[in-house]
Amino acid sequence: MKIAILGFGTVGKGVYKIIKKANVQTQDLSVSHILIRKNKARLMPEMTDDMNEILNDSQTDVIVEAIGGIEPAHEYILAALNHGKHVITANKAVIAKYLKEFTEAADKHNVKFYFEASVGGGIPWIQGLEKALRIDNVNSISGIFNGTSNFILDQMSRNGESFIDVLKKAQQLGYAEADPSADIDGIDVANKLCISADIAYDIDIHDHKDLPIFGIRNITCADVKYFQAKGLAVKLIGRTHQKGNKFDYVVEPALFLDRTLEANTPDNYNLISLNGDTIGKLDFFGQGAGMFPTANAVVQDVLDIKESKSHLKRDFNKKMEYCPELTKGDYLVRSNADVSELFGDFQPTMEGAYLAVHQIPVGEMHRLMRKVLQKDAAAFMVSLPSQGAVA
Ligand SMILES: NC(=O)C1=CN([C@@H]2O[C@H](COP(=O)(O)OP(=O)(O)OC[C@H]3O[C@@H](n4cnc5c(N)ncnc54)[C@H](OP(=O)(O)O)[C@@H]3O)[C@@H](O)[C@H]2O)C=CC1
Ligand SMILES: N[C@@H](CC=O)C(=O)O
Repeated sequence: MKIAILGFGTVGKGVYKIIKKANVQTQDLSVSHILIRKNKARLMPEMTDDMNEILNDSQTDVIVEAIGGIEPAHEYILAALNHGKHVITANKAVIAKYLKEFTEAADKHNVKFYFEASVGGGIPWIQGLEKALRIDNVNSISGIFNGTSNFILDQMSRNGESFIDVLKKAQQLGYAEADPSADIDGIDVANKLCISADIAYDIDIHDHKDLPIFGIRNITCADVKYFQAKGLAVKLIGRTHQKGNKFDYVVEPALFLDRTLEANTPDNYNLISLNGDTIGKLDFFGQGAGMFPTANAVVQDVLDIKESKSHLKRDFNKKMEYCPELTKGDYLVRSNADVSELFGDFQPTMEGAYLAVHQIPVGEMHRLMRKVLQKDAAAFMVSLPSQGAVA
């Protein structure tokens, strides 16, 4: 089976190295082309800067898109599917936006569009979710979906290192996105949660710009230390629940008791959980970012295609209502501005340097927090444990 790799960065190189290493399962795989940018030197015989050369090569069966971002990734994926090539990508930004379009194009041309590496890096999460859905209605998904932010929070709490220093390390280790603001502002988690919810509920959320998303940009070492002293660890999480025909969806920093799996998820690891009717709670744990874990998931998809293993069929046509008030929670807010009046309806009390807000609908909390940020751009919020009970 011949594979073309688009983009030769962290993931593209990882895929190339795993294929070159060749074990019993992968020995029939070879790399036919590597697409590089026009201005780059062709350092290897497989390298080309001509996408048409790849599209028109009848020997190339599979295209692995590893350039990232929206365009030209979207254009290249569609062109590949339309040329009858199977496509595999780890690019959650482009999948979150165009999953339905890619799935329809793949169906039309009788080829596969697989994307295991896009959520949870090396964790077989998409496969696990799809397997659960063969029997169950999955009514909630939650967890730690971003390796970079988990690495930052873990190093800050374990070594007291500064946010900026740890972010630089995450970039050097190949965990962070080309623009790391996607990691720290929650956009990367939102993309992964969107893909997961699309599959779980068979819907098409392709625009999350108005959804409640709050990242970890404003967290300080003092915040982390204060939470630690109370036996709590802070994590950036994504959550979605389904109730009847409604679903909610949130990305935010959350506190977990020291003994929980979430609190003990280290380094670049992710922990993603689902709740199904008969299976109950299922947890998926592993490295969520990095060259080899991610490339491993990509090559697993290649092998699924080689072995004609089908994945769950979804058409993403179900209509469900997004309901920001579906869940309520308790939060801590840190701000230099006096913002207690904003939260007057939710029994605000002071806890140390933080304003505690009680039983507030999640959508309302994020709406009010946007107002807090207008008064104090460095303000921070975090949800308290046992958040997310469906109202
Ligand atoms: N790194 C990780 O741990 C994970 C990454 N992913 C996803 O995988 C994708 C790739 O990520 P990653 O490998 O880390 O990113 P990198 O930035 O390391 O690699 C991307 C590569 O693609 C090249 N590139 C960009 N645009 C073009 C283009 N138009 N034509 C040819 N080459 C191009 C870049 O070149 P240049 O350097 O010149 O810009 C770079 O070499 C992203 O979508 C990311 O979200 C998913 C899971 C984990
Ligand atoms: N930047 C992402 C890479 C994997 O998806 C992360 O840190 O999780």
